[in-house]
Amino acid sequence: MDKIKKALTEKGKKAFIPYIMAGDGGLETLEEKLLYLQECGADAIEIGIPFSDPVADGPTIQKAGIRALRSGTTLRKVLETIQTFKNEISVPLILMTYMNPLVAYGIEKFAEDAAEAGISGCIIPDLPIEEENFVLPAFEQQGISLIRLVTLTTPVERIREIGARATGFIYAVTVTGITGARNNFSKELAGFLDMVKKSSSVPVLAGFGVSSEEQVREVCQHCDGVIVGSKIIDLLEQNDLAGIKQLVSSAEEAGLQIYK
Ligand SMILES: O=P(O)(O)OC[C@@H](O)[C@@H](O)c1c[nH]c2ccccc12
Repeated sequence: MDKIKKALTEKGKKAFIPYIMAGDGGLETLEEKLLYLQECGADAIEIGIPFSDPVADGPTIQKAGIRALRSGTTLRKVLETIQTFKNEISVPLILMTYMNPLVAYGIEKFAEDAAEAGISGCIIPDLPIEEENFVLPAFEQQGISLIRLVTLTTPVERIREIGARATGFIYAVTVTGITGARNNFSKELAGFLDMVKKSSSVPVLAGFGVSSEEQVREVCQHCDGVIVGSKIIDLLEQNDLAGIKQLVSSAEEAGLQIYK
């Protein structure tokens, strides 16, 4: 079983993956943030690579990305930084990056350096399944899982195909739009999540817009866990460490996994 799938299912509870933007506040703060999220009970951590044209991102993550770029963050520096403390991190680390920084880095070199830094998976929102072969051979060679996304508008046939290929977990996007905290979800969400769950044997985690403990519990009724980004970034900015701990642990009260 791959490391990500194992980490997300072995506790039997709903999973929680926080997202942070690498280099927001300076790369020297990355280690303490990751260690804190790990200590709070995060089951894996998603690390964003800042990029100038983040087409899937809303204002909170866009601004975090601009701050990170201004402080001189690059993909290379992120990997070098993680390399220095990788032995202290036991939860899987998943990079979220657009395609452009990967191409600029060189896919094979990236896969080697990422594996060397202890990275377990990658989310690439602008890589459609038709183009996956661009990265898959290098990722497979280095044991890096490609995390695939499905959305409310993905046709059923395509969801099934993605479900059949999936490694790590399936990222079910809960909104037709961009990242960012939201107050409520569409009434189609529950049916969509139930259908995605039926299409795959890896865990299904829902993300985009989840920003309160109540929403964590609501969304977890129909999937195996959640991914929370913008709200975590807000709480970090306010230095509300207790708030982060409470949000991360809300997955524990969200029930047992319906994962088969
Ligand atoms: O910020 P939100 O609404 O909680 O959404 C999760 C999210 O931040 C993270 O998974 C993410 C940030 N940027 C992305 C781009 C594509 C897919 C996912 C992401």
